Amino acid sequence: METIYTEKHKLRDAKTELCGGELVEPFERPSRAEYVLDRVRETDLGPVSDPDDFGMDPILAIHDTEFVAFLKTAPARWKEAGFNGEAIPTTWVGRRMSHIRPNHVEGQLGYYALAGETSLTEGTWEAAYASAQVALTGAARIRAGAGAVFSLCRPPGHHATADMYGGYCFFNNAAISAQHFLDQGAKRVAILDVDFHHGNGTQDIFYDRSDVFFISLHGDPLETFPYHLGHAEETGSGAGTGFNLNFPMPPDTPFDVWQAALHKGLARIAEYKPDVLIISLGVDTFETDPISFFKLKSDDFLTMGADIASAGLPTHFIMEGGYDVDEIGVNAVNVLQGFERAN
Ligand SMILES: NCCCCCC(=O)NO
Ligand SMILES: [Zn+2]
Repeated sequence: METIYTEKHKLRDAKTELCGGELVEPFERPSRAEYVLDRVRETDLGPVSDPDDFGMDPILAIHDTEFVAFLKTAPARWKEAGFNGEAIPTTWVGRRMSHIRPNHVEGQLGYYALAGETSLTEGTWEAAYASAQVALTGAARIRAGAGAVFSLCRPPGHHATADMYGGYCFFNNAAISAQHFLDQGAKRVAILDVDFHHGNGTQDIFYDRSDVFFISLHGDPLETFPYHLGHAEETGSGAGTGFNLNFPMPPDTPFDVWQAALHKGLARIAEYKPDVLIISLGVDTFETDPISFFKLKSDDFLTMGADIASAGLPTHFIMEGGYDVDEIGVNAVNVLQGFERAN
């Protein structure tokens, strides 16, 4: 399987994350992608290629122009405003408050952020742009006939909506890939999100549409991030009713319970008959992930890959989360190897 990767992910190198009332070293750090790349090479998974550049249009097909411009200018504006630390929001649009966008960068941070752990820094926008190009290049490989491809995206994307960032996400790589497939002639795209956290951004982007079927297996939002979306009763709206499927699961969920949900999701995907399957591949379902609470073991990721292969679809793997950095490489590549061996 070919991997698409760029060194430009290193431009996202925040020094602080707000966690537990402290500024800590970010869990979403450059070494994550390097460990996965090392494992890709160790296992001879396949060639590693630089991304092509598809420009801004595919990003703007998903994200609002003003939001994209905000992400680009916010770090410099934050410094100009006299703040010393990294740009982190401190205010939000609370209940029954105005949705008029403030002028001041501090107000705009809360207007566009869905969470406060993710700082904005110089280089973030460029890294997010490059990550989207990694996803688009993977989509192009599938369109050109590849049965599967791995877009080693960093920063991740599945929490980003058309106009909000957070959860370490800025541009929604999976949504950008899905829209690109549709713009290039696909009729139906399924996105299966196996990251521990609910892909609230991906859900929100396609919620009222039937040409993208979004399925997510994740920690119950009653108990974990993103908290405010991802419940089982969220099944889509309007034309999208029935094309959104959430499987929230409790703390300490073991693989056999998780896998039963996966099989239900794959059965619905089979009924939907998509032209392509996109996998939002987070491996923070791992038993020792520092910010999650499922109990998957490394070998379970081999089985996960084999189960995904059973769908028999062109498959675009897009890297999302996973923070047990020592094991992220084995776990992510186990999914890809399990997929390959089953094909
Ligand atoms: N307390 C912030 C948790 C952010 C989760 C990011 C992630 O892994 N999403 O998939
Ligand atoms: Zn996650």
